Amino acid sequence: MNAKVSPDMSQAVMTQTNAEKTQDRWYLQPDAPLRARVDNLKFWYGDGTQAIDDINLPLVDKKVTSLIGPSGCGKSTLLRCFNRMHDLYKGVRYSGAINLYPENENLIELDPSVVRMRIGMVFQKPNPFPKSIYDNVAAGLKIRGIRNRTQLDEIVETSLQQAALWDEVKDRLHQSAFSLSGGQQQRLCIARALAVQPEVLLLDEPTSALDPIATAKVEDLIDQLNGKVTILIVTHNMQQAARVSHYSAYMYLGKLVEYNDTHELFTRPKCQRTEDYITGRFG
Ligand SMILES: Nc1ncnc2c1ncn2[C@@H]1O[C@H](COP(=O)(O)OP(=O)(O)OP(=O)(O)O)[C@@H](O)[C@H]1O
Repeated sequence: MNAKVSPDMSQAVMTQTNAEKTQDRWYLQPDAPLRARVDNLKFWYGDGTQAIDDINLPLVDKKVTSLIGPSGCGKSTLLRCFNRMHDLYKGVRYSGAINLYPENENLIELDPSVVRMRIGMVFQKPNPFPKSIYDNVAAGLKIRGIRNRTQLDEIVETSLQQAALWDEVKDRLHQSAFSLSGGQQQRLCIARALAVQPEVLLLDEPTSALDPIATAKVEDLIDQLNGKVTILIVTHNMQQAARVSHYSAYMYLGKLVEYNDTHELFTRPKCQRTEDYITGRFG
């Protein structure tokens, strides 16, 4: 496995002083600025199913954190707590906090529609709007009241460049987004999310519907966002987690078992259950 180690990852190397072992769980306390921190989060669906059980998780500012674990362990549920997606359904309950820094605001206590303006999300399947490429990227900006054409043009171009799509679409910005390939549509959805400068960008298995070439392009793009955007990604693909993320969290049955920098987690897991999962003995 070819884990990428960024230069400043050395800050996060685990020591007895910045790591905490609780029963059979192990958390790194990163020695780096945080953008968000999940504190003792619990979550119940409307039918009473508890899908998240007392999770603590830091999100280091402008770094990529991946959530891994077997099917049904709660990865997508945790991700969707960040943008209060669950609140679209009746009867859901949260306890604990997802604190956003530097404002130190608890996302669980804010108006969900405000949270969704601040936290961006990209889904498994590309879901462009039935609009032009340009209008897809500009949509969120217009909702936020930006009407100045020059400003819109600049942000659309920058966002498409950040999403590594500009060169492929600059001559056809006013064509339908559906004229793009699946992989291009997914990068367009990432550009759309980036245009409004999300405080955290959530990626829910963003390459699961893509072929290997399109997947590689999206992974390159995530890599290029390193140092620019705070990203939380759910992936079933451990090689992908190792390639794109700086920090990884292994979940099992709604709990967070181990959080560490990705290289450490994949090469020297601290918990037996993590080791069993990453070596394929389980899951
Ligand atoms: N709408 C829902 N209502 C009730 N329970 C749900 C709902 N959605 C998910 N669950 C349950 O919550 C738990 C966590 O599901 P979740 O989809 O978050 O897991 P996951 O790790 O993302 O799984 P996968 O890798 O298969 O996508 C599971 O037990 C699942 O059955």
